Amino acid sequence: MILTPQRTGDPAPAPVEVCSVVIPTPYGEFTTRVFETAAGHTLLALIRGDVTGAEPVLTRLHSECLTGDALGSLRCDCGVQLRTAMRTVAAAGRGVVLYITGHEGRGIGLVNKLRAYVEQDKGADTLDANLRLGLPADARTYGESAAVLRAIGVESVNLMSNNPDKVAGLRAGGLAVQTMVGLQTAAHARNAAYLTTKADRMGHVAPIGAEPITVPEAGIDVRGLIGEIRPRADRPYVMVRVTQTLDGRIQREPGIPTAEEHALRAATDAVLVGAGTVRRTDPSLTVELVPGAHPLRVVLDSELNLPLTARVFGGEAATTVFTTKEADATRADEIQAAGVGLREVSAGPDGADLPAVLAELRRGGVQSLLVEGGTRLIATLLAAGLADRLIVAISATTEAPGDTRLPTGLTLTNRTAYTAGDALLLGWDVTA
Ligand SMILES: Nc1nc2c(ncn2[C@@H]2O[C@H](COP(=O)(O)OP(=O)(O)OP(=O)(O)O)[C@@H](O)[C@H]2O)c(=O)[nH]1
Ligand SMILES: [Zn+2]
Repeated sequence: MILTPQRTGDPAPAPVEVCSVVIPTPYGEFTTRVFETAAGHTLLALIRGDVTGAEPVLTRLHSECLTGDALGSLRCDCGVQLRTAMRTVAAAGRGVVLYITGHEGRGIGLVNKLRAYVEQDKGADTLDANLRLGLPADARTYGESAAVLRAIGVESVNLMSNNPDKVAGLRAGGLAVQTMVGLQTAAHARNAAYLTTKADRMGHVAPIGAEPITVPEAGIDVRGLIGEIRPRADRPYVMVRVTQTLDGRIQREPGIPTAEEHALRAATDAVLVGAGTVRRTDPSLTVELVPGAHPLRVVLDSELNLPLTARVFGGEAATTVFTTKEADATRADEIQAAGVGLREVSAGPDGADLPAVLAELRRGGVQSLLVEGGTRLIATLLAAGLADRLIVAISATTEAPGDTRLPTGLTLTNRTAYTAGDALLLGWDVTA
């Protein structure tokens, strides 16, 4: 069943402006005009620049989602969408993020949404969960939003959304919608099914007739690469990722900083590296190149001698270090004082005991784990039967220590990638 609801504007009286206040954010100041609606909802128009006039205004209609926006829940992509929209408007220098309370849970409210999550955990998708509770799949209307946008002088918008229903709603409310600009996020293993249901059953990011709507290109989708997440009772689903040179040798570096690399991180609960990799490449292990949530960063450092200035200890993402009894107690205190989590496990043949680390992560709720390096750690996990999936990135280089089989110094451009059956085929233009 495909649901493509068409809504009309609300017949309710126009929203009333109650105040205007500046909200400083990590994306700079937004002049925030606050409106109350007849239904008792508060709408916040976070404005950047002069949004009046005929020129279309970059606009986000953001439905309140306490779990996603404030708590960073990975069941949906709302938090990432909100921050991406604010950053995009800030970068453009002109636009509006309209934050809509009353839309929580697609209009069914917070408690009902949380009850719907319980139904989803029993197997229902996001749409059927609402129906099982006797509630509409989507109870939102957009007439109030159109009225607020008109009240702040907006006449025409370029709408950041994947939901054509919002386009129809604004138009019904008397606003011109020039284009729908995609606001797709990198899927997380936890919200992949939710995003698929929205696209397949709720008509999101679908062309709507002959309307002048720009259908965004699909974002990077690494779901095929990561396979089916099947955490075990005693450890997460473990993915190991290696980078291979053109002539088939394993590269020591964890890889090339590509959007796919970041999308893989964004898809998983946690990313694991050994101390050697941190020392050699000082990775931040965060998600920057795609819109997505940072994973929990996990570092194996049995001797606790990484500098606190390592990038993996900085930024807003959380980090846990696994160490052993050998570690220096003062050093342990320093690490914890820096806000980094510290767990002590028994020593294995080569540093922290890996099954113990994996079991501790699983107890902490980690369902999926991506191991980015080093290669010895990855080889050990593979040899011990502790890895569930091998992801191979082939880099456009032949530079690696050891015997050279292909000539070095080739310039490889215009990569084409095909997947065929189980094989990944890569093609490059070669310049000598
Ligand atoms: N009932 C219910 N509501 C949900 C669920 N997941 C997210 N929501 C709510 O859905 C709203 C966001 O809607 P989405 O469908 O994610 O996106 P959209 O706003 O329609 O479309 P975009 O503009 O593309 O983001 C927020 O109010 C969330 O609280 C769910 O599983 N069940
Ligand atoms: Zn949400």
